[in-house]
Amino acid sequence: MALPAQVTLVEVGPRDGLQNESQTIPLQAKLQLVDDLAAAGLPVIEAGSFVNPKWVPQMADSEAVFAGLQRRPGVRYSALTPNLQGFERAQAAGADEVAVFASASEAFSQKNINCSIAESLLRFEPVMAAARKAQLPVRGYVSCVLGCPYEGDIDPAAVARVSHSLLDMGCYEVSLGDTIGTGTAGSMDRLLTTLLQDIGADRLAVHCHDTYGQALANILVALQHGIATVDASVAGLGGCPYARGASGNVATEDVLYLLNGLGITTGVDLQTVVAAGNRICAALDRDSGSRVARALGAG
Ligand SMILES: CC(C)(COP(=O)([O-])OP(=O)([O-])OC[C@H]1O[C@@H](n2cnc3c(N)ncnc32)[C@H](O)[C@@H]1OP(=O)([O-])[O-])[C@@H](O)C(=O)NCCC(=O)NCCSC(=O)C[C@@](C)(O)CC(=O)[O-]
Repeated sequence: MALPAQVTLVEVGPRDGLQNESQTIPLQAKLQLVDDLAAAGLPVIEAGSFVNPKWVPQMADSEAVFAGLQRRPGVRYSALTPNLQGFERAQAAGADEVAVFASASEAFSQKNINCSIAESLLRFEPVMAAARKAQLPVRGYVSCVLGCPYEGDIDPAAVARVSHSLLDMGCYEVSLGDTIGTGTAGSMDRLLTTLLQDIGADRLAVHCHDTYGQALANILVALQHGIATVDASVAGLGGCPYARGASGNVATEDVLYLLNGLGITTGVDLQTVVAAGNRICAALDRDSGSRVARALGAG
């Protein structure tokens, strides 16, 4: 299949990236990061998460993040909402879009959101109803699509079941999370071959963590299957609080370098994303997880 001419990059660094930091991140650094990313042309930025702050303390100031945003036209600022309480917080904070998150693995569902997969889907029903009423788009995530830290291999049929449930209840898109980055080009190909039998490529996104260095290969396979929405985290920030050892999402800079090389349009400026990544890494006193940013910095 021909590669998509255009790809939407969904920037998850301020949420997926920062939720796992051990140090407290000043509000100002978060606001600067979101603004830097918006200035780079990223069209969707997951700016926070309205979960239980006892479970994920780094996201406890998400209200303040949304209140302090310098909104740029054309950018959608989104947030994670695990339940109606989270949705109400997100709506009050002014999120443009929300995301519910389920798992293809029972064990991960219990660890991450303290309920079974079936219970999580029931919890999302009132979120979907409230979002419909408020006319807010809802994205769905499915975690552990290519492997689970507790259950190991995951059957593509299990991913298909949860993806269908999320789409049927009204999510406009499902983002397929390789939460622990164990996927390979082969397993991504098998998963997408199953899913695309009865889900359109335009309703799927990929969300690849880079623990095993396979994320770019897996994304290329997804592009070859016609998927045109890719999640990424600037400087490769992140991990997962419920998946020990998982490294961050693939770095936005690295995905952009891949897409630029393929002649795929994103509307995002690489140098500006690199600068955004370098600034947040300096604020966190850590090295960038982006190989492209490191290579450009060494030049
Ligand atoms: C899902 C819950 C909330 C259930 O948490 P629970 O403890 O089972 O919920 P509960 O309904 O029994 O409530 C217990 C307490 O939590 C409070 N509470 C309940 N909901 C909220 C809320 N929305 N906001 C604020 N507070 C909340 C509620 O008010 C109560 O407070 P208390 O009475 O004890 O003081 C909890 O398990 C939780 O917050 N988990 C965190 C999950 C999380 O953020 N995980 C990381 C993000 S997912 C991810 O990274 C994967 C992804 C998306 O990137 C894709 C991939 O890579 O795979």
